[in-house]
Amino acid sequence: MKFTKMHGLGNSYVYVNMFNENLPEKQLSETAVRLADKNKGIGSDGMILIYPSQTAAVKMRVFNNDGSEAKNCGNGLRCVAKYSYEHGLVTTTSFTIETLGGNVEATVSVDHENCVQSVTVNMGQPRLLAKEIPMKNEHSEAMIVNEVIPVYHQDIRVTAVSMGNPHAVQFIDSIEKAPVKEIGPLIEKHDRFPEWVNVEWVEVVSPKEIHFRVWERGSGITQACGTGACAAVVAGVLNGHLEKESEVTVHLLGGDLQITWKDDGDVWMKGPAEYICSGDVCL
Ligand SMILES: N[C@H](CCC[C@H](N)C(=O)O)C(=O)O
Repeated sequence: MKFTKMHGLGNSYVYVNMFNENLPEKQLSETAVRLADKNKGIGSDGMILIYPSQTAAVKMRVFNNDGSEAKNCGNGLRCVAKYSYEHGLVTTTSFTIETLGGNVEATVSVDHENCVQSVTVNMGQPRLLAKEIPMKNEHSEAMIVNEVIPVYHQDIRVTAVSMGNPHAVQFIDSIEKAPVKEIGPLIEKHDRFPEWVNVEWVEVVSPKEIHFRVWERGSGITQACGTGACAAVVAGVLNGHLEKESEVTVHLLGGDLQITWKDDGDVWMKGPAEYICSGDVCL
């Protein structure tokens, strides 16, 4: 099977062009685990499949390195946009990508050699009601902003945001002190989150700049999380640290994203997408 490995700020996936390949549905989860394994496979944070779509130019499906399927992936969207444009799956620089979390609009920026250097994605509206995250709550129509949840012997304050996939965002004084590997897995599988959750820590530098770390649902610590960065900016506005319409620089381990939550409700993400390698893999 032919594959292409790409990354967005170090958040790497093995991409399979399902216009040309045919992985059986029942083998997708185990294939993701196998391809993501750094010893027995190619090594990545997961697997992303690019399909034809009935409602958009292309369709993206995302599998974490534990084989679970995610409904969205911001870094993946930018790489899918780059791949689709450079491999002729689309013929325009702006096009729609279907995800299980909803359709989004991507625009690629190309250089003089028609290579994609960066991608801007309208990620759509964040979902903020407890039932939309999903998160168990006494009032399912309530928003979860800076709410205490008991984790081990600590009271952790989280703001819950869905970008098609669920995120629990915390604010911390120093990002260097974020207990990502200690607390991340405890919140990821917390019983308040019936579909589990991506876990983020944010240090606010200014109304236009934050530091960010993530423990991803189904993948653990990654270098970057695009949907998580969007969720972090939304949570920052909800908690009064950031403002709508302001382009926020999000410093992730793997590099920076520019995120804006606009007055019309849509969240915009701009950042790089890069090839690593391509080839054939034996399954
Ligand atoms: N790394 C991805 C997020 C994958 C989300 C996945 N971990 C889940 O929601 O289960 C991103 O750039 O948005």
